[in-house]
Amino acid sequence: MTTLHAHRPATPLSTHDATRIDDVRIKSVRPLITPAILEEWLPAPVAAQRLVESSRAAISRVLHGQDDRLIVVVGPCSIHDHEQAMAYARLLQAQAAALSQELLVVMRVYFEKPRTTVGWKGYINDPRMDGSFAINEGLEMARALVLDVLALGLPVGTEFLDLLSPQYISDLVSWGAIGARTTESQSHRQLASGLSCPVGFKNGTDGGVKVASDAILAAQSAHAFMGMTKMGQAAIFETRGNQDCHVILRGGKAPNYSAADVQAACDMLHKAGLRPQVMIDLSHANSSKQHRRQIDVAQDVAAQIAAGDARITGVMIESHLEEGRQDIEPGQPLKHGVSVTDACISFAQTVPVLEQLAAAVRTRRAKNKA
Ligand SMILES: O=C[C@H](O)[C@H](O)COP(=O)(O)O
Ligand SMILES: C=C(OP(=O)(O)O)C(=O)O
Repeated sequence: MTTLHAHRPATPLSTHDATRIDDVRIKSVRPLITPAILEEWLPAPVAAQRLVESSRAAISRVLHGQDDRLIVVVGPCSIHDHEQAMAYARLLQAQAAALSQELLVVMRVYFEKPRTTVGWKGYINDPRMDGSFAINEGLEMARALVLDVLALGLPVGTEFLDLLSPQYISDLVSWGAIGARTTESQSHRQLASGLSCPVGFKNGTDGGVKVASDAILAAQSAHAFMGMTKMGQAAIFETRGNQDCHVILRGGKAPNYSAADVQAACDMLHKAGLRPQVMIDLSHANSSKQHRRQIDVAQDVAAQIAAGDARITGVMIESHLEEGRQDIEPGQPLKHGVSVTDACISFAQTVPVLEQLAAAVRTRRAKNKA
């Protein structure tokens, strides 16, 4: 009998492959904490668990036409500072409570940034914003922030970009997005099929909605794929499929928030046998990346809602404490409350947008009841 031992080389293999054919372009391999360790350090209190469960269920009810509120995913383009994110969350919580009859507010708490080419990839990947890639620190800071936001009573939404990072925070997330650059990725569709929360798929960066409609079809099916358990072991995950997925219109070569665009997207979804419904991203290519244009887009979308369009089930807004954006310059201090990725509207500019959307929901409700 040939034993495994018989194949063992006389000199055990080190992490550096003497054959020089493996890891040729790997500079270093550093240890990563396991999701289980992080959850032991930062467990979800019962109140947080209840909030996550109830807000996921509420979002699902909106998507299935059992709640006529509007889902509003609103917050910074990216998180880069705990205290500033909490200052924003406290302001948002007050608005969310005041408008809760009309709006189901979810704070946009984005830790992972997909880049067109290169750039800062977010709070998890490089929390110190200096190229030190302190990912263990980033994971801990991300989980700690979500727990603090949940403690205010505000549910959290995030983009799932890395395929392992969900194991560290997804138990605390009420709504997830798959971005325009990854909606067509099989791995991300499989991930969405196993996520516990509702998931929005952005249309492609060129504006194509078909990739997002295909993504919903893929994500609602069961899949088997390779992943990592909470204990950090390789495993085969078999999913049940996610019935709470939807499209997010974010524009492409041209904006796609108009009534005609909503009609076209809903026709496509209907033909594919999917619920004809959309979330509209007021930002990105819908605002031509000019943050103040989000206010005009909101006005147009509010008019569509007020006209009775129940297929608009959600909107996304990029908003921070202060308006605009800033570059990360090594050694230079950052301005307080200003986005370090895409430009955002300020919180003061966001409040009337939320009020306008809430008024539109009231009008839609009255119209559709009559
Ligand atoms: O939302 C943020 C950005 O639009 C996205 O991450 C792409 O950014 P980039 O084109 O600046 O790389
Ligand atoms: C990256 C984002 O959007 P998109 O995928 O639409 O570019 C985002 O919402 O942060």
